[in-house]
Amino acid sequence: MDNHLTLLAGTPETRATLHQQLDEIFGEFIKIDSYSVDESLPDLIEKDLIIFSSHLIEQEAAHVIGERCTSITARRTINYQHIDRLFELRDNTTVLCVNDTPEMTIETIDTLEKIGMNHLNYKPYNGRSSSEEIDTAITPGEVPFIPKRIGKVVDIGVRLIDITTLIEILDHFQLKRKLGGIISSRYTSKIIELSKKISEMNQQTQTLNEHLKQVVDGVNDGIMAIDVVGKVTVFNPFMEEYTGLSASHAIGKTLPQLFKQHDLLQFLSQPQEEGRYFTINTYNVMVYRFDWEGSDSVLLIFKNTDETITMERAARKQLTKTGYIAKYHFQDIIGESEALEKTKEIAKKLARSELPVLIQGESGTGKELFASAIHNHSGQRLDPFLAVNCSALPEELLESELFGYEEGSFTGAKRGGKKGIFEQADGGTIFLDEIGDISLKLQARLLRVIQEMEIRKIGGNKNIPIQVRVIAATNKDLLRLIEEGKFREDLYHRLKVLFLQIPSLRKRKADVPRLVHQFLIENGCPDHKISPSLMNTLKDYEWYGNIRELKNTISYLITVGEGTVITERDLPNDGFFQSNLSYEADAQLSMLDQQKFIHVLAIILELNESYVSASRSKISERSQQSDFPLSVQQIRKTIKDLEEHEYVKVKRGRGGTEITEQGRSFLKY
Ligand SMILES: Nc1ncnc2c1ncn2[C@@H]1O[C@H](COP(=O)(O)OP(=O)(O)OP(=O)(O)O)[C@@H](O)[C@H]1O
Repeated sequence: MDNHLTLLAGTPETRATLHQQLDEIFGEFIKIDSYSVDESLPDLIEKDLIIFSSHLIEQEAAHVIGERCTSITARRTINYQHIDRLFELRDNTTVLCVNDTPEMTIETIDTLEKIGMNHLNYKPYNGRSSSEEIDTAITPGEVPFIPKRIGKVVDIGVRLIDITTLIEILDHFQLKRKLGGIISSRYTSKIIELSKKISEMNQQTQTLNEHLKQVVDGVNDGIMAIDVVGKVTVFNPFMEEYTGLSASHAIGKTLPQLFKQHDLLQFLSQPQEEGRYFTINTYNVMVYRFDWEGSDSVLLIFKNTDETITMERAARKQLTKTGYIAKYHFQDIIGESEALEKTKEIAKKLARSELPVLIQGESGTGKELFASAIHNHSGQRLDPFLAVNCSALPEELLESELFGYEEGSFTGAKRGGKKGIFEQADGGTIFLDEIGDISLKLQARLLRVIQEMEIRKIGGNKNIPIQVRVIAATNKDLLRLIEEGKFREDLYHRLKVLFLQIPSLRKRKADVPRLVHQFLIENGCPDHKISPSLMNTLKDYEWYGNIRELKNTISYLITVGEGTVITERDLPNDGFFQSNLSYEADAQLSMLDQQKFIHVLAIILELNESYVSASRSKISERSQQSDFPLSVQQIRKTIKDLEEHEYVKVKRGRGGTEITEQGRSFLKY
C-alpha cells in the first residue's frame, strides 16, 4: 500500500482510540502507524503524513518530524457512541468538565454546547480548584485528571477526529473523489448507530414504564403522583374507584381541579402529619404523602381502611383456627380506678416494645388478661399468642410442651416428633404463667432459650432459631425464691427487663361495682340488681382471691338468689371466702400440689359423708378409679401435707382420716 500516515497522540488510550477510528474508515486504503508521547516516539520521521491528535502534541513531538513531512492537527469532536451517558444526568445538574488542559476543557464544553447537549451546566476544571458543591464530573477519556473528592464520574470516551480532518486526509492522498462517498457514509453510520442505541433505550424505558404501570394498577391501594408543577402523572384504578374520576380525566390536572374537600386539599399540598383519615365519597381512606426521593414529584397513597380491617379480621380468623390467639384487649380489662388506669397506661407503653415483661400480682388479679392485651396491642398482634401454665404440668411434660421433641426421643413420643410451644409461637408472644413454679433444670433451659433465641428439641441435635416475645407472670415473691435458692437470679433479670405490677382488688375497690355489673352480664343476667347494702358489703370486702373470687361470688349469688334482686341474705357463709391466711399459705402451694390437695380432700369428704373409713388404702383405691390417679407414696405425702395445713385430722388406729372445717372451706374455694 503506497499511502501511509503516522498518528501521534498523547496518552496510549487516545492513540488506541484514534488509531482504531482511522483504521475503521481508511484501513483498506491507507497504512497507519501510531505513537503515544507518553510511551515512546521514533527518533525521526523523515517523510510521511503526520496527524497530531492536538496542538499540544504538535508542540511536544515537533523534534521528531522531518522536513519532508506534511502534518495535519486533528480537529476533534465528541465520541457519539458514549454521548448517551450524559442523558443519565438530570436536567440543570452542574457538572465539572475535565480534560487534560484548560484549553481542551473549554473546547470540549464548546463542542458539547454546539451539538445541543444543553441540559447540563458545565463548569470547566482548571486543574487547581473547583467548587466544593459539585459532585459530578464528565470527561472525554481523561479520568486521571478528575479530583479525588468527586462522587460521580461520567466518562464520555476519548474524543474522535472530526469529519473535516478526515476529508483533509483524503485530500492529501487525492482520494476524495474516489472514496469521499464511502468514507462519509462510514462516518455517518456511526451516528446512525447512536440513534439506534437511543431508540432501543427508549423502547426499554417504554417497556419498563408499562411494567411499572401494571404494578401500580395491581396494587390494592389508590396511588397518585404529582409532578414538579403540581400536575397529576399517575392515577391508578383504585383512585378512579375512590374518586369516581377516570385516569384520562385526572392525568394532567392539578389537585384543586380534582378535589373540592378543603381539608383534603390542604393535607395533600402541605401535610402536618404522616397520614390522615378522610372519607372520600363513601370510602374511608387513610392518606399518606411521600416526597419522591431524587425527583420533585410527590407520591400520594390512599389506603382503604375498611379493607384493611377486613384483611386483619381474615388474618385473625386464620389464627383463631389454630387456637393461638390472644382473647383479651385493653378494653376488656374492666375498671376505672386510678390504680388500674395507671397500670393499663404503663402496659400500653410496654406493648410497643418487643422486650420480655415480668408481670407480678396476686392470684386472680388479671395477669393473663394483661399479657393477652399487651400482645393484642403490640406489633405482633397478628402473630400467635400461646399461654402455658408452668405449675399445671409435671416437669417432663412441661419441658416437652415448651421445647418439643424429636421422634423416638423417649418412650411414648409421638411419631414425627412434636413442635414445642416456643416454636409454635414463633413471631409472636409466649405467656409463661406461674413462672415461679418451674424447676431449676427447666429454668436453666429457659434461660438459654431467652439468651440465644434458639431452641433445641428434646432428643434433637440442631438449634432452631426463633423470634418470640416472652411475657412471664408470677404471684410469688421471686426475690424470696432467689434467696432460698429456688429461682435463678440470672433468669429473673432476663425476664424482668420490663415489669408490670397488677394492683390487687383491695387497692382498687372503686372498680367493684363495674366488675359486678360485668359479671352479671357474663352470667346472662344483665337485669339482675344487687341491693345497695350488698354492694357496700362487696365493696368493703378484702377479696384475697381478687377478681377471680369476686367473679365466683357473683356466679354463686346468681345461682342461689331468688328473683332478680340479690341481697345480703344470698351471701355464702364465711367459709366460702378466701382468707388472708389461706392466701398466704396457698400462695406457697404449686398448682400441682393444689390439685393433689383437692383430689385427695374430695375423696376423703366423699368417704366421710358415706360413713366409710377414709383409710390410706381406701383413698388410694378411689384415686386409682379417677382421672387423676396418684401413687401410694403421693397419697401418703399429700395426707401428711393436708394434716400440716389442718385440712384433715388423721385418727390413730382404724379411725381413718377426717376432713376439718378448714379443709371443707379450702375445697369449696
Ligand atoms: N379487670 C378485669 N376485668 C374483667 N375481668 C377480669 C379482670 N381482671 C381479671 N378478670 C377475670 O378474672 C379471672 C382471673 O384473671 P386471670 O386469670 O387473668 O388472673 P391471674 O392473675 O392470671 O391469675 P393466676 O395468678 O391465678 O393465674 C379471669 O376470669 C379474668 O377474666
